[in-house]
Amino acid sequence: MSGRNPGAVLDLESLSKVRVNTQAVLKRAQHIQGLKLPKKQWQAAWLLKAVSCIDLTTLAGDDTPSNVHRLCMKAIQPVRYDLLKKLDMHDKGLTTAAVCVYPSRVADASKSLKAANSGLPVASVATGFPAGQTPLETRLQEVRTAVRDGAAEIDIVINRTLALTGQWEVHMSQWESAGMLLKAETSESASHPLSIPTGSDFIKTSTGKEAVNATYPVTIVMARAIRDYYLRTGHKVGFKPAGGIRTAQESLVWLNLIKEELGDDWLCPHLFRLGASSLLADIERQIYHYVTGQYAAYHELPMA
Ligand SMILES: O=C[C@H](O)COP(=O)(O)O
Repeated sequence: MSGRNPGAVLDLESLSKVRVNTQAVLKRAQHIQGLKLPKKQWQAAWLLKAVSCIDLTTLAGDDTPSNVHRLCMKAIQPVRYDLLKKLDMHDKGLTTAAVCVYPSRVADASKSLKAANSGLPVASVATGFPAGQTPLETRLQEVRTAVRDGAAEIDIVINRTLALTGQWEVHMSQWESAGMLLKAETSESASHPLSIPTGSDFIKTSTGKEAVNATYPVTIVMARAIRDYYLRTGHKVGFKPAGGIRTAQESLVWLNLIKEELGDDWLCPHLFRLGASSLLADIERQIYHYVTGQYAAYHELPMA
């Protein structure tokens, strides 16, 4: 890991010259989706890798301390112990990368994790999630509250009004890192390489609350922005696709894409996260199938 992203001087002139060859990007995305995926024990290993990169998420209006508690317990023990034992992975400390909740639920998550003696980070969406249309002071207060309550990571919604009207200097000046891991997200599937020089540690495809969220072509553009930044500055910025990622098969394609575009270094929770609420259920189901040769009944895999 190359450490936190310190940010860089915003060179709008160079950035305005960046062009995207849409057809080439679409072709590349199609190629990656067509690549062979690992099978058998290699697939099981990749799926456990995917588990370790999940930001296990609940972002619902009816979230309560009790469902947040279940989420935390699931994040600490994401795959049934006996299944992991069969894979000789029971003593490797497998957890998801983080739990992700609304700011008002951060205290609940921190309390549950602390009570379970877990150091798993709590990530919180903030800054007027998902629209990002609240005044700056309110947005900053949300970040401070989440940090006070125990959040170690903040998923920030960028100010799309400033982005769409090209007010990048104002946009930059609004970032306040609060000394923690920051993930910049858009409210739609769109690449925002301009969030990288602001000091964001991750860029995120989307909030997960839009009709279209994480897509492979958009990811290729974002991954190349991350790569360019790394080549220019030596700093590795992470990537987080979020929204609508539900199947084990999809998680394998995501890992393949990141491996192809950014290399093995990015295949770790420090640099890659899958923002998902229900993906883990399908992954555990596939692992159950690999271990037992049968598909699990609903009650056999306790879910968050
Ligand atoms: O960032 C996380 C997303 O909001 C989760 O989306 P999902 O419920 O479609 O998995």
